Amino acid sequence: MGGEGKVYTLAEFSQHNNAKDCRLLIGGKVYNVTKFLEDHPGGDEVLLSASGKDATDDFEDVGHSSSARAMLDELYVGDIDASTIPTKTKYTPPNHPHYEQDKTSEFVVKLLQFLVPLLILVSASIPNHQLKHRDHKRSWQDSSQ
Ligand code: HEM
Repeated sequence: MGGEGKVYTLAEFSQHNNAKDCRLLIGGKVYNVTKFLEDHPGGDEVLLSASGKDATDDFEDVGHSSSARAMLDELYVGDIDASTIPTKTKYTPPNHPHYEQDKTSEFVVKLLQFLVPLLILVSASIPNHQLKHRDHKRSWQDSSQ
């Protein structure tokens, strides 16, 4: 393979993400898998979808054998310029305004869930109570006559 030892920027590396030119980034190293695509026991699709980004986790998750790891040496074409990789790009937290909004509506729903039954209960029991009271009074007056 030509071009050994080349230092790729992340932007440059991520352009090699198709069947005609497919390179993988595993453990900070760039591998040209274009010719390996059809020979890969796991299929070409997984390699294509793992290209253009950091494929270290994808590669490790499969639990590749040591002979698979040995193949990496032959496919090695260079390294990635670490300064072009933003740290923790994969897990950007959801943006805050959204988060606050969700929390507020959640709170309102909880408040309503608490208040609505309470209001129903109160509005239902007060007139009843007054009625009973009135009935009681009336019946007391009736019997005393
Ligand atoms: C240059 C990088 C890679 C090489 C040299 C490679 C090589 C191999 C080899 C030799 C096998 C046969 C089993 C073994 O020996 O472990 C294999 C299987 C497999 N690989 Fe890769 N692989 C690479 C990257 C990847 C990536 C990035 C993925 C996932 C996105 C992947 C997914 C798989 C899967 C799913 C299998 C299992 C296939 C099966 O058992 O049916 N491989 N790979």
